Amino acid sequence: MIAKVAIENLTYPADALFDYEVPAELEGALRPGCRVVVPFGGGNRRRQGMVMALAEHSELASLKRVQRLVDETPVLSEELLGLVGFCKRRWFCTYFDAIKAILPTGSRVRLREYAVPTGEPYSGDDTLARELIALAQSSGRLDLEKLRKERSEPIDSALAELLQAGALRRVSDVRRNASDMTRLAARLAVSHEEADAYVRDCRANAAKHEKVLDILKGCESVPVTELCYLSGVSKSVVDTLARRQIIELHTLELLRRPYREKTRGGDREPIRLSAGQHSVLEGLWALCAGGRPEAALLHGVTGSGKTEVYISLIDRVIAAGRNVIVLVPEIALTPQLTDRFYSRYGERVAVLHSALSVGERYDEWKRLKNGEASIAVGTRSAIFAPLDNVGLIVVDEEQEGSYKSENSPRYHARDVAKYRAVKNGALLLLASATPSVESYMSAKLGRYHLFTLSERYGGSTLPEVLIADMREDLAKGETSAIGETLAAELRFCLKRGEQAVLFLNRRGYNTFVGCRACGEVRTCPNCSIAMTYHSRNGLLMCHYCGHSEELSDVCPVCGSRGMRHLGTGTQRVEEQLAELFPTARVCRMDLDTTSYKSSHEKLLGAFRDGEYDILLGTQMVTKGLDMPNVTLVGVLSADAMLFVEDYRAAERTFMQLTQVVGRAGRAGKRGYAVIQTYCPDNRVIELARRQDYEGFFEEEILFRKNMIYPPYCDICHIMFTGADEGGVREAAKRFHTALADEFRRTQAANIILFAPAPPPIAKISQKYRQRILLKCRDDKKLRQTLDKMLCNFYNNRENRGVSIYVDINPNL
Ligand SMILES: Nc1ncnc2c1ncn2[C@@H]1O[C@H](COP(=O)(O)OP(=O)(O)OP(=O)(O)O)[C@@H](O)[C@H]1O
Ligand SMILES: [Zn+2]
Ligand SMILES: [Zn+2]
Repeated sequence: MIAKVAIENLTYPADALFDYEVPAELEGALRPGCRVVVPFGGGNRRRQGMVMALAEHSELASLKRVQRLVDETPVLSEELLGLVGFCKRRWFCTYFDAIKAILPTGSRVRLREYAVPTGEPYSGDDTLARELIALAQSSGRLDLEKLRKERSEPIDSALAELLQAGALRRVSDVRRNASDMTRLAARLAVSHEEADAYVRDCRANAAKHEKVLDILKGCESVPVTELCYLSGVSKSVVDTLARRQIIELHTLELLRRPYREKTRGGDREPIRLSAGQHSVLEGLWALCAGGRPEAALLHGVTGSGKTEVYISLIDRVIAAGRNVIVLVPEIALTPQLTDRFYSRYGERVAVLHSALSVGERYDEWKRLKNGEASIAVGTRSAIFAPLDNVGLIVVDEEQEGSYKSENSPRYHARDVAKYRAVKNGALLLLASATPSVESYMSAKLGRYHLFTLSERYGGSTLPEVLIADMREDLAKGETSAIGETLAAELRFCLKRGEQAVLFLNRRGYNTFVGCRACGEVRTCPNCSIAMTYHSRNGLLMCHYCGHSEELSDVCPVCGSRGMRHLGTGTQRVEEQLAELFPTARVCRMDLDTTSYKSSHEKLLGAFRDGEYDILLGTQMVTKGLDMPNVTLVGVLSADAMLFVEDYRAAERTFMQLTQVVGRAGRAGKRGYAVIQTYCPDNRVIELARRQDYEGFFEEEILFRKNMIYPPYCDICHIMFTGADEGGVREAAKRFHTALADEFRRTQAANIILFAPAPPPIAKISQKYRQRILLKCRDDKKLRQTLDKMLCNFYNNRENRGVSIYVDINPNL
């Protein structure tokens, strides 16, 4: 039997499947999806591998053998193994990059390699070998990884000599990142009658033995510590019973459960779907029940009850015995949703997101894998949930940028969801009030089934939106972040005893520091971006690399004492609010205040419970919030996102405004919104005021078509980074020339190739960056070309010190 094995820590061009012979004693136990330890490379160093497939024969004449099996049962199903290959082909990563994305950190293993003395003497004359054997004999073993790191000279040939001579033997040790938590437990090994007979015949300590057996008669299995406690016997009695095979001891796996707040689900009114919701549900169920792969887009205005519809759909899928994956864009949104899920499905829900501890995440993953849980709810990576027989995959707020991974594999969760829907015969359901232009286009072309909810649930109406022209305030000499119109609406809202949400766009609102005399802006010495001021600690900090420095008012360029912080941060708005409304209770939510694990859950809970009047926050307050008492939404500046160098600037602005405005007036009370802007005549802002998605789409799709942007093409970034600015520039140039030649040679059509240029952030953490932009079709032919070019790049010694990666349809 031959195992086809993917091996960890290989570079992209070296990454392939390698054939290994399966030793007879592992046959049967070793299956695809199991990890193994194999010898690899010249020195036969031990590496971790993943068995991707088994085969009868190999093309190669002599094969190395699998050295050890790590997993008794496969950690990856056949479907997920297929997904590993899919990721590699689609996003130019190695097998192990994909495997690491799919497996939770806690289940990963680390391999340590040792060599131990066998007792055989070494009689050779290699000095290093002599030294090593002496070291091994005195310390019992050699830690090879440590040695390779500490020693300046290479140890491998001396090591090989010692292994050859039989003086040393290799051993490897596999360690798990998170340990399984287990307890020793006992259960009866015989029938109740046999147990009674045993007690009758027992010569010593019969009463004690009887107590233990009585408890076990009543239960399936009891942890030993509890058994001793309940029966008042010592552990030796339990051991005796086990030795006599009256009971048996086994390990009981304990699963850590993530922190759960008390469910607020109880006081919800029972769901009775409206006629519109009901017909959408029936339509979706018809797609789902067929068991064939399908894709649907549910476009429903904010507050139309999309969530309620897909929860009803989940009921049916679960009743039919199939499993479900639900993706949400941000951790901040999961508590609200998981509350709803827990109160409905209890233990059958498992939650997967990055704010869980490694152990918690691993255990939730295991509950999915062993079938205890059948609904996975989580952020992007939850799309890799280890579920079989998936009947439904929901991607909520499908337009969100957070579904795109910024690290290898640079996947989009929507594409992985499509793959899994096809393999499982599942329905992929994309839900949003503001679908991405790409998805809406697909729905219009009939590639997705389109379902629409055009009214809010329960007769609520969409909020009335006012545009506040900030130029008027400016003309009057007002420069406050909260203009007159918004201030007036806030006053009314507070008087009504209702709540308000204020949204501050992070971008453009950073409190960066600049010189009033010469215009110099303080930038990070490692990264080419402006640093931001944090009044908490009085430091200037860089969000990319974490560099911080003291704030000084002396300008390093012109020497004047003109350095000041400019722009408005949440902290400054908070100060203004305190001046305007001294008695209002303001809750601030941004990256500063919500970096702790569950603090945003607590803040949102407190806001919902009425402990605050105003919620002030950045991006994280825009989506999904469903708070009945919120009747006013204020957008402090709508303009910040309009003028970003990104073809999606208009889409982002429209969506963000529509979403945030949609937080107001969701439970019967009239809702209002104020959008502050310096360009009130801008089309996008006007469309957002009318909350006119169709109108927006019609205009945007024309722009995309004329300018050739997605969905009329795919955007491909080829990024080059390295510490040597000139080296990076030269490497990018060489790649560009070679790529242009290759396109010419293969007569590739419909490709627009741009010359290399520094991206907007030209330097991050002391690494210079260059970027080649490509407008193309992300199809098989293009992927083959790029794959070949990447391998050539790595194999060219001139490119040493420069890293390269490809990112398809990146966020920016
Ligand atoms: N059939 C129903 N019965 C009872 N309550 C409902 C029903 N449909 C919706 N609701 C309530 O209406 C509110 C809005 O619904 P939901 O959160 O599902 O909307 P949504 O379309 O997901 O909104 P958004 O896109 O703005 O996040 C919620 O409080 C929800 O509980
Ligand atoms: Zn200056
Ligand atoms: Zn930096």
